[in-house]
Amino acid sequence: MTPAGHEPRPRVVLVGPMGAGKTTVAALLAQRWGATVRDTDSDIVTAQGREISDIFVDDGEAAFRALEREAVARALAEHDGVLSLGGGAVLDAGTRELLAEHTVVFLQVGLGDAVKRVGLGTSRPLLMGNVRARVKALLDERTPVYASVATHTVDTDGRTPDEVADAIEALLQGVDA
Ligand SMILES: Nc1ncnc2c1ncn2[C@@H]1O[C@H](COP(=O)(O)OP(=O)(O)OP(=O)(O)O)[C@@H](O)[C@H]1O
Ligand SMILES: O=C(O)C1=C[C@@H](O)[C@@H](O)[C@H](O)C1
Ligand SMILES: [Mg+2]
Repeated sequence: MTPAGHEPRPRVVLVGPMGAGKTTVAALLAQRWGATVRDTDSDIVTAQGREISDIFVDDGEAAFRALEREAVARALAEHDGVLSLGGGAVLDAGTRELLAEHTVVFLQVGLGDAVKRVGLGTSRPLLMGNVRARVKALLDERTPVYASVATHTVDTDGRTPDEVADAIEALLQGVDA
């Protein structure tokens, strides 16, 4: 519940690369806390009535990023539960500014675990081609960006989603989120 007189704000926002487990861990935390969960990728898919891979193919990445910018701003303004962002949401400078007011946990994942988790599916358009090389390039480019918006960082390598959720709870103890 949002306290009377306060704007809604997510208790925690999860950022990090594809395969870090943002969507999975957000759902677990929300369940533990009796809170609602929201995911900006899902918001976009629902609003558009098509998959992210189709938006990339039909309209291009720039169009997806514009939808994502709006989806993140709306979720940050409306949602008072747990919020997970798409892996590339932090590339937008305006989004990074909005995140500065929030509790943001960066879920870190190394190359090996990320590749294992994302597999070879076609639902992540930026990983088409050589998955391992694409994941490595994205991790190299974006790790500093995730770190720059994070108030907390959790390493997910070799941890189950439940263990990651435990680590987040331990980190946030005492944080008025
Ligand atoms: N800690 C973990 N250990 C093992 N597998 C995991 C872990 N976290 C998530 N997974 C699995 O990895 C896959 C990707 O997880 P998830 O979709 O939550 O990642 P994400 O960070 O939301 O990625 P995206 O940026 O593409 O939305 C899923 O199949 C999920 O079950
Ligand atoms: O890291 C990225 O750029 C992406 C991550 C996914 O969550 C989706 O938002 C989309 O596949 C792009
Ligand atoms: Mg996700």
